[in-house]
Amino acid sequence: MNGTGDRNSKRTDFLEWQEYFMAVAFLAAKRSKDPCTQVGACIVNDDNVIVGIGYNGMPKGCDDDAFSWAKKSQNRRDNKHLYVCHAELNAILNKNCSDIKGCTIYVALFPCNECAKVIIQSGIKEVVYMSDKHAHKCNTIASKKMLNAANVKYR
Ligand SMILES: O=c1ccn([C@H]2C[C@H](O)[C@@H](COP(=O)(O)O)O2)c(=O)[nH]1
Ligand SMILES: [Zn+2]
Repeated sequence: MNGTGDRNSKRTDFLEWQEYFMAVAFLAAKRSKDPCTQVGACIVNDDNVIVGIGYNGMPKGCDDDAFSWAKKSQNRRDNKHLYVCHAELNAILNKNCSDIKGCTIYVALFPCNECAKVIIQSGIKEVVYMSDKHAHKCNTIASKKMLNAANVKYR
């Protein structure tokens, strides 16, 4: 609706682009099987076209019923962090165009250092994030150090 009930004029309560892309990232996160942290990512080009979507999950062929989702298992080889592909990596690998240089990535959670490397190498120029709850951790500090050096903006 347009907020006034007037059906002859444009709706005014539509989603703005940024809200829309972040909502797509959050929708993608709902596909994640991770019991603790679900992350989604949405890559957008200069024409406001979505060119890649991803969420955190086990690599292809790695049965997500067979691989452990534990964070602190007795057996350290069962730690999910050894196996899970991060949302940003999947979104970049899932791109539906040849080149994502200059694109923006919308993410639910500030990208870790490993994702920052892939973001930088892919040519993405901006990161829009919702949560920075791990800001104090070394991997987030390293991530920001690399993004700053590579002139990738984040907000
Ligand atoms: O940049 C990131 C960082 C983390 N993830 C994923 C990887 C894991 O599935 C979870 C983190 O698990 P915790 O239970 O919070 O340790 O989030 C990601 O996709 N992108
Ligand atoms: Zn990551």
